[in-house]
Amino acid sequence: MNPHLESQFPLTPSPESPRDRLRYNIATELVYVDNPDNGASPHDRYNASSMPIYQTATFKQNSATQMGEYDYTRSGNPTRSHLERHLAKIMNANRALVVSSGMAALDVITRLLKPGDEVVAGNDLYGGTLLYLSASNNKGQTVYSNIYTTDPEEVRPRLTENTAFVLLETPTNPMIKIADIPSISTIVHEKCSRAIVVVDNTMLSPYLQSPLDLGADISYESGTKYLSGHHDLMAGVIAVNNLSLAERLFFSINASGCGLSPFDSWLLMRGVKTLAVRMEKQQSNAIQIAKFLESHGLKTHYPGLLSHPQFKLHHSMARGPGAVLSFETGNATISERIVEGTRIWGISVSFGCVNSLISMPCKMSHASIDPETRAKRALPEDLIRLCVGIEDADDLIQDLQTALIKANALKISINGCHAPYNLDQENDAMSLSVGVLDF
Ligand SMILES: Cc1ncc(COP(=O)(O)O)c(C=O)c1O
Ligand SMILES: N[C@@H](CCSC[C@H](N)C(=O)O)C(=O)O
Repeated sequence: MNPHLESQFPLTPSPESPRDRLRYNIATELVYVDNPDNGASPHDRYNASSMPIYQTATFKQNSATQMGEYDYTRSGNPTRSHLERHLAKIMNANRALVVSSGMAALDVITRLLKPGDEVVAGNDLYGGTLLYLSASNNKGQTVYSNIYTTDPEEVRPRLTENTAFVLLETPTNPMIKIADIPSISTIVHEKCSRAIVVVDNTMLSPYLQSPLDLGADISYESGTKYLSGHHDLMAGVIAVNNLSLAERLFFSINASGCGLSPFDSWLLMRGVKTLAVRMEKQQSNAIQIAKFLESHGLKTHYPGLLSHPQFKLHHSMARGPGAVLSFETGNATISERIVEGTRIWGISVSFGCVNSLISMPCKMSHASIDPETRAKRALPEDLIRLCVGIEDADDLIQDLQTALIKANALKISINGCHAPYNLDQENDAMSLSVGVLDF
């Protein structure tokens, strides 16, 4: 590790770039890359419109004593710096750092913790995050991961002078519950001056939600999902405004070597440019699908439906409901049949891809949470998660409807088709008005 680089590593965004100039709307900023005079690609002598992949581990120096901006790719690489500047702009942060996966981002963040520290975490976090945090209990830290972060007043009593982190996801994966970032951040910052509010923004991406603007200290996400959008790379992004915090995070990245590789940085940069169009289409499809499921009597979790208990709160923070939803069938075997009965929907973990995906969280992405804990947290074993892609919405609905009928999750009657557990109220269900807002 080169000790000079820690302070010489360029800040993101670089001083003369986005903060000082007119800001466009995010869809424009996603594709707009500053010209070379403006700090975006100062080392590309040919003014390439796409930042080249600096596929090199080392950088030659002109002097034995004065190091240049880059010496070794673990410490810094122009392709990665270019992406980091762009993401800092998109995430409205003073600095963004990119690492090899979303879990690597969490790992880097938790390296800020020391023995005796306490972590307050939501009870419906991604299964891998909960599993990772449970290991912190063995490092002399105490993790409270059973907190209902849907209610800020549930967080307050857990805060002590030892609280170092409050970790939130909103919407949560997979129950689509909402945490009030501004209220929780205010409570945390008032009660514990050294505590940091960390938000996992993977489910919405910076296109739909900006946690730093809502009071969080660290916003991180899995770049494997919406930011890249094609399921062809793994990445994680951490964004902060506090530059000394950024230096501490960068120290761990440089020391452990988890910075994103030049090729994956290039791929992620390419993916980010289409985030707005992908998300708009995925979200518009998701709204239609949620409406279809709810109107057929299936219990559907999605913040684009007026029936979502925290609809208002969600829309006070986010610019749309996103494209991940989940629904219950009342029977895990029926759910299995539905998942296996679709054709267009791929059976796969993850989300944010241009292709639509279907999964059973308890058997797949959240299988690392033991069944007893799942039951305690009311994570339904029959839950189906849909991660909606950019295909034609009618095709997606048709495919899903066929699978639902074949699996007996919908029964056909003279009034149409409905979930059997709602057949008793079939007539009521027929007159049920499904509330969905236009976005
Ligand atoms: C909400 C959430 N956060 C973080 C992660 C971890 O990201 P990655 O798979 O890129 O390590 C995932 C999924 O894996 C996730 O769903
Ligand atoms: N086997 C993996 C599961 C990855 S789940 C990916 C994504 N977060 C999702 O929610 O689908 C693991 O053990 O982490």
